[in-house]
Amino acid sequence: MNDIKLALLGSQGAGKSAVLVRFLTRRFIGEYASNANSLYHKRMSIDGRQLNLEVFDPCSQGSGARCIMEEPVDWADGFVVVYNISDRTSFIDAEDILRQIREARVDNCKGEVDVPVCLLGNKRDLCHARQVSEDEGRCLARGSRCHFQEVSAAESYQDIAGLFTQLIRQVMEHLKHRADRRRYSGSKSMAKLINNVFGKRRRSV
Ligand SMILES: Nc1nc2c(ncn2[C@@H]2O[C@H](COP(=O)(O)OP(=O)(O)OP(=O)(O)O)[C@@H](O)[C@H]2O)c(=O)[nH]1
Repeated sequence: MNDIKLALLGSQGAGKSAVLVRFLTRRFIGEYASNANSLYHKRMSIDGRQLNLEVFDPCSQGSGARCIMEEPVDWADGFVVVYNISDRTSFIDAEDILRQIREARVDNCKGEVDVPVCLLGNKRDLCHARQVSEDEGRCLARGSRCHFQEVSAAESYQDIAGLFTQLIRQVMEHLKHRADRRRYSGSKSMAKLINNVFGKRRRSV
């Protein structure tokens, strides 16, 4: 059974809880308590593989960018960074969060920067009040080497389900790649150890 941990990050009111609840329950619920961190669990199956999904939805009272500083970024295997297309400040926060994820990963994981991330422009139904163009979102995602999609938690389940599924697949690949790398470097160091021991023995005979 795979354990997959995701974190949703973004500024206050961007729609993180709405996006997550849409994914987990297929429903859109208008208002959520936003004064506490929440950890959601779900058992699911993707491509025939069973997995335990944990999703962290931190409370973002004040600036969303501040939230990520306060939470352990190295806890999550993947991130969904949410902004509101009708609020430019939330887009600027998202940019800052993407930068912080990169920097934290470099600091904590010895240069590992390729953690799976999805940038989400939420509230696409509010395009009459749009402040951030789709191109700007795409461009930011390209520069941050992450997937990008505009969605509406209020209107659609399919897009949100699709992007979570894609992110989870990416995370599973990433974890497998990391485990393979560890095993490889583990077997390399084991080979080195054996070599040292037998090498020494040979020399001593
Ligand atoms: N029109 C529209 N409103 C949305 C959408 N998604 C969320 N909202 C509304 O935006 C407000 C904030 O949504 P939340 O999901 O609580 O946002 P959040 O990012 O979790 O906010 P915090 O918990 O305060 O950090 C709520 O009133 C939601 O009903 C959407 O796709 N379209």
